[in-house]
Amino acid sequence: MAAGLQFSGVKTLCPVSLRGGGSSCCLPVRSQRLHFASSVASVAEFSNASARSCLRSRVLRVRCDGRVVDVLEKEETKNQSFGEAENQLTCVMKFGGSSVASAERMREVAELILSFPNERPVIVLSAMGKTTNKLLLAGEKAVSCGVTNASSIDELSFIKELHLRTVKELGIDKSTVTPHLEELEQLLKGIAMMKELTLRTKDYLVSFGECMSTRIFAAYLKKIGVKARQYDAFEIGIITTDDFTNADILEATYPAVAKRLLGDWDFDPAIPIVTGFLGKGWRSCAVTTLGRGGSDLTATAIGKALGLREIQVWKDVDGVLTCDPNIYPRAEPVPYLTFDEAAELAYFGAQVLHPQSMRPAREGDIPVRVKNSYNPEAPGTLITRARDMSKAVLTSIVLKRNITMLDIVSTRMLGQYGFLAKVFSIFEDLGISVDVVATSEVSISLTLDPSKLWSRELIQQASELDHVVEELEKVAVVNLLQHRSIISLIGNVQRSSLILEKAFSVLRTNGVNVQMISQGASKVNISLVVNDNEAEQCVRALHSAFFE
Ligand SMILES: Nc1ncnc2c1ncn2[C@@H]1O[C@H](COP(=O)(O)OP(=O)(O)O)[C@@H](O)[C@H]1O
Ligand SMILES: N[C@@H](CC(=O)OP(=O)(O)O)C(=O)O
Repeated sequence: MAAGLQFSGVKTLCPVSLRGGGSSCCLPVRSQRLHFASSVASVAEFSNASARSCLRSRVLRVRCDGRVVDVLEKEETKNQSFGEAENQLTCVMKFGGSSVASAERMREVAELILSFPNERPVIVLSAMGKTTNKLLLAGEKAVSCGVTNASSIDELSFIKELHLRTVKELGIDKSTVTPHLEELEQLLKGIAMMKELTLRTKDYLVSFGECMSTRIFAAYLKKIGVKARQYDAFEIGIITTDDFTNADILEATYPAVAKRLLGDWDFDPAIPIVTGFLGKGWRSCAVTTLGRGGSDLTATAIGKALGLREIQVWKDVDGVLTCDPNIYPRAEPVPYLTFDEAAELAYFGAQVLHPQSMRPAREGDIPVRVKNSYNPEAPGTLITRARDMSKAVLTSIVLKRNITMLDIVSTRMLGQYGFLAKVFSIFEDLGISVDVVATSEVSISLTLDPSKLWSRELIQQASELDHVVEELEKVAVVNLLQHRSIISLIGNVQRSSLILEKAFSVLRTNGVNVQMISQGASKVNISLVVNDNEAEQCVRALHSAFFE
């Protein structure tokens, strides 16, 4: 399978790292697994070998003379001379925070990767568990806690404890993360001193999460005998706009990343372990982030850059589901989606994929597979350019909460031209993007993209929203409506009459009035705007009607 697995003869166990009493050492062992197993007190297999016939290597955890030992078991495989054309990198495997939340999870992920003998993957990792949230909270606390208290911020202690415990449990050297933990503490003291947390500093602060998770994982792979090489995305050519906290990947990224990763692989093959979520601003040269959940976008960008066969995003759910399982726990996995469906679904609020992540995959025409790292046997969701839509009606229901809606009415619109242009030029001038639009002869209803508003903190600064209204009132009568939700029905809009008939019957039964409806030209999405406080109930009722 991957780089570093220099398979040698019959089934072997090598190398073996012994861990006990905080110290570690390596012994080369050549032995039949059963023979080895019979000589130890207990064997815990970290694999689901039974379900995968092609399993060629796996991590065994054994107890030997009272000590816990992680062992990589390998079998002979032909053509393992990396660097040959047929041994080029094959796919991207991205693991989110939930997949690498602990030492135990990292072991399982390592084994999962090794269970695909025909893949030579690029691994993209997010920060461990909820580290990003904790880093942001720590930063906010640092602003007001005073320099002397910065070292004892609870979230900093939590992050230190999690990462130090993880390296200890994996039996790797503390120095893998201690320089980063020390620098993180210094940074928090700096924020406390300045009493200020800029967006640029925020991005630098959260980058510690991915920088540490990838270093830990690469060190662990090396420890179990798999050649791996850690990369910080901002060092390998992931070049972005300078929109801190919400940066966009720039075109220059693709050749730069290809040159670096493929060059290193050709020179000395080792599994690349890349930080998700991070980039480098093209003007500032500072660390940027791609927006929350941005590791999905890192994965698809690398897939496109390297022209790989497949991009896999490993989550904690059995794929993209028919709706958010937090709203409706019995949601079912969707087996197939098109890039367009997945993009609409992500854009309209399904947290499972980053809103921009389908773009590079679509441009490179590289299939994306959404899989469950807790349940690898589940087939997951396969996202491709096209799929058989002949039987498709509704694919998924998505909810986007707390959006702002504007009703813009002009009597002068009748038979006039230039009104829409005027309205949209106001949004362009203010740098606000619009989500859903419905028009009639005399009115426009639209919703504003909340992520853009939040990143500019417009919601908090109500005066800026007032400014939008003020500008629009120069050309029309404006009604600003807040606390609304968009329910998006993703599916085959060729069957819109069927979908709408059913949807409106459900909504009528539930006494819900739809305030706006939009069926876009994308042919995959019908959006309905309802009150926030009715939205979840609507989603549940619609789910029952369409999927059960
Ligand atoms: N339609 C949906 N399908 C699947 N998961 C969804 C959907 N909507 C929301 N989710 C949520 O998205 C989560 C997975 O996304 P995310 O937290 O970004 O994963 P990761 O951190 O592993 O990348 C799930 O645990 C689930 O709660
Ligand atoms: N760690 C970042 C990036 C990311 O993609 O995370 P996850 O894959 O866990 O959603 C975040 O929390 O936003």
